[in-house]
Amino acid sequence: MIRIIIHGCNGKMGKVVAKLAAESYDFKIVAGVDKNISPLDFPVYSDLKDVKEEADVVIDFSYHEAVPNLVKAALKKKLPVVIATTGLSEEELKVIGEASKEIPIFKSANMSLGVNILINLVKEAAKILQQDFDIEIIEKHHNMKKDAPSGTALMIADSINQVLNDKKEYVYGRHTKTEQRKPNELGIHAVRGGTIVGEHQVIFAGHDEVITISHSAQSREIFGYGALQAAKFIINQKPGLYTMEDLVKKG
Ligand SMILES: NC(=O)c1ccc[n+]([C@@H]2O[C@H](COP(=O)([O-])OP(=O)(O)OC[C@H]3O[C@@H](n4cnc5c(N)ncnc54)[C@H](O)[C@@H]3O)[C@@H](O)[C@H]2O)c1
Ligand SMILES: O=C(O)C1=N[C@H](C(=O)O)CCC1
Repeated sequence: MIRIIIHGCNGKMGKVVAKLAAESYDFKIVAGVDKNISPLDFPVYSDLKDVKEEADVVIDFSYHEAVPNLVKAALKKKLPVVIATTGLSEEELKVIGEASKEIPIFKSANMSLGVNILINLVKEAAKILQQDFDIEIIEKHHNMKKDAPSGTALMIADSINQVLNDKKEYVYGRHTKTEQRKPNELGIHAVRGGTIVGEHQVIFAGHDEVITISHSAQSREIFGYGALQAAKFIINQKPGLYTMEDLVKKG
């Protein structure tokens, strides 16, 4: 049985992870951490460094500013971490990168299998269509989401740039633009409303034809399930920074 600490346990995703773990014999939530310390079925602390329970791994769905403190506490406890939180700054990413030299860290802006498959399809399409098609990404999420654009939209954009030798320049929305679109632009657009769980569309627009590759999350369970699989994977790894690609490759 894998013993888990949920960081961000009182949030929407923290509660989903706790529910999925309670339904499985493979996982046990031994403690939670949240700035809102409302009681749950396990002890809740306001800081990982104060957690007394023994654990194998931390799963984080919290807020980007909380991540450096979490990672530093995990480093002291020598605990592997699964980071699902998005909106991380360059500085926060640096803290994660440094810590991953000493503990295994799994980080993905999207824990669903489907988005990982979408990224592979988008990379292939971008390679083939790069000369004649403009690429734009539209993402849609619920009205409670704090960061924009989504971590997933940025991850998709980075994967496109990876196969196109960094030739794409990101344009966030177009309200400040008063000139024609340049071929090297990659537009990224965010929509927020209602209870939309998560939609990502990658549009390849050519002359008189459009190809759209899209993913629609129908529940938060897909992210929670993916995070639990990532936890199972990361506890057996050496120090390093791992992604969904590593998990999928392992099968
Ligand atoms: N990678 C993925 O697949 C995936 C999926 C869904 C959400 N997310 C990301 O996960 C994060 C959380 O999403 P959510 O919908 O659960 O948000 P939420 O706002 O419902 O929950 C966040 C929780 O973190 C807690 N928190 C905030 N600051 C904290 C701190 N300093 N220390 C401890 N706890 C703190 C809040 O009190 C809250 O309970 C967001 O960044 C979101 O984008 C990622
Ligand atoms: O609900 C959220 O917030 C989500 N955030 C992730 C992102 O920013 O890409 C993944 C989907 C859900």
